[in-house]
Amino acid sequence: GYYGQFGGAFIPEMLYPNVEELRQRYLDILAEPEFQAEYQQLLRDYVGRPTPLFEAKRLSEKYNTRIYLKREDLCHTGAHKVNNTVGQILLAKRLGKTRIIAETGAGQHGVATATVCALMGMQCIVYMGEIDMERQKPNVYRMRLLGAEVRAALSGSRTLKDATNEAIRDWISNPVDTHYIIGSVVGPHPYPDLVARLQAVISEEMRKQLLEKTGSELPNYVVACVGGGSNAAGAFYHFLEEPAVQLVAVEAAGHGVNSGHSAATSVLGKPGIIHGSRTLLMQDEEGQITEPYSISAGLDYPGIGPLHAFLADSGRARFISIEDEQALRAVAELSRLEGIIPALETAHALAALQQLGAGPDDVVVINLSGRGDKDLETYLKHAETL
Ligand SMILES: CC/C=C(/N=C/c1c(COP(=O)(O)O)cnc(C)c1O)C(=O)O
Repeated sequence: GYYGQFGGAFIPEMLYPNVEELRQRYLDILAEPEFQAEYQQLLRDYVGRPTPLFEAKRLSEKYNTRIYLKREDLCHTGAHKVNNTVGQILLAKRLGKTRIIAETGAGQHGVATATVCALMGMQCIVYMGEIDMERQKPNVYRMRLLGAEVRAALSGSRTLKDATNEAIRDWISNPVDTHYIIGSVVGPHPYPDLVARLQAVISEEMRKQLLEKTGSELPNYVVACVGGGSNAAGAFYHFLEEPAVQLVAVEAAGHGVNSGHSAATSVLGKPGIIHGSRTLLMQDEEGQITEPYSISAGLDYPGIGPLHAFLADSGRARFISIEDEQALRAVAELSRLEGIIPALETAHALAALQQLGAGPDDVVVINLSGRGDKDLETYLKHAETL
């Protein structure tokens, strides 16, 4: 479970039985024909896959290159998170679990978890930082409407990191009947690999769609925002071994990487352990996690998945960081040029177009990870920028 020096499972002894059971069984279960049949059927008929690869003509004109948007915002629940939760709920059923817990920041993973729990008739408890419950309120209402219990994480900075801590604490206390559906490519092995595999359908579809539309399966650039890194892992997965494809990971610079209010982990992070994984994380000289900041809850995380730590360390991916204001301007730009209102997290990937350097013959695919409904209050507050 390693990506170079990163990854592994550095977990407290009390968590070992749960994680070890998962490690021993996940690959076999994912390979079962019955699992794949049910998983593919739900992706098709419930999630609504394949998602479109949409040629954004006016955006392409503005940046004088060829831009395609992979429409994960059109998945059921409004973001890519459901690709992962559908797979993990089927896995949990096969492990005989009856109770599901999850962490959430933007609330999209929480909604995607509550959604599949309703579908499968399983108990659902979602941990969410008190700060995030305020700035992603629509998703709190959605989770409760879907029958989930939303528990406020009041510790630490009361955002995604703290919700993750509370979920881990719950799992340690409820090891036998509970499966923890982690929402990104973070946490102890096998989670980063499991979630990447469940999101890989994104780049599997991209290759086929690109062949139809451009005559080649390979784009010049694939661009995705990175919080923990799951939508990027899915968008990059089937291009990792294709050196001609430039992988561009976009992080949240918040108020600027040197402002003291940032979540650009690949720039500010150092190797360490967070949530059971050895990766890059923002920490002080004693190794205590320093508080991140981003206007977007889903990118407001002091760590990064070990896959992305490896991609940064090895130079396989190019890392760009985008400030709050740049992301907000990108929301307005996509809305007015293509009639699509993106999520704040997704807007960071769109803002990278300004500095990508793509030429008129290049093909750029941007992973449109989610829609902006959950962020409308924030967009209203920043109406002057928009
Ligand atoms: C699992 C915690 C992250 C959440 N969301 C992260 C997120 C992200 C960043 O998460 P990753 O893809 O895992 O890097 C990108 N786009 C949208 C629309 C998101 O909602 C959440 O709780 O919904």
